[in-house]
Amino acid sequence: MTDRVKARVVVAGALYDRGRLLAARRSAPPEFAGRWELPGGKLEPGESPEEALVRELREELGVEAEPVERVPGEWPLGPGYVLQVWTARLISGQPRPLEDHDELRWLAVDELDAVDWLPQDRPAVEEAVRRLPRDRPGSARG
Ligand SMILES: Nc1nc2c([nH]c(=O)n2[C@H]2C[C@H](O)[C@@H](COP(=O)(O)OP(=O)(O)OP(=O)(O)O)O2)c(=O)[nH]1
Repeated sequence: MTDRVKARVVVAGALYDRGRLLAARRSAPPEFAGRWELPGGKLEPGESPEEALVRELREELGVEAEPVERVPGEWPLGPGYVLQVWTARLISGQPRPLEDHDELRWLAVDELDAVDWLPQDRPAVEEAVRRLPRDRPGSARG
């Protein structure tokens, strides 16, 4: 195995709050616009995936979040890229679609099919949801 052929990583967050998962609708590029994904983005040089995730969630959503657990697996995207997912806990702020997205939705586990996910995200979302804490809505504050 050689690093020269290693795919570059796109890191995405399964951000949860009170048993719900945050889904984000892409506004660009045209081939992805209108489809839903887990917020995140590409690693910058020298960044760990966790650092990239914290930065992307801050830039895209205006929130502070903490990576909790790597979701096992890796999902191929376009040529040369793979998607890795971390569950992430919201620490502060209310997510807003500041960059790359035009709508956000908090989905309960039984609402996951309500949005049109990017196809490559579906298996990642399924795997991530198994790892979310099963708080009941209203069982935690803040
Ligand atoms: N963020 C994110 N990107 C995904 C997901 N699924 C998926 O196929 N992608 C694709 C879309 C993009 O081609 C690529 C991520 O690029 P991005 O545009 O979000 O990354 P970025 O914020 O670092 O932006 P840039 O440097 O390209 O401007 O991965 C996903 O769940 N989250």
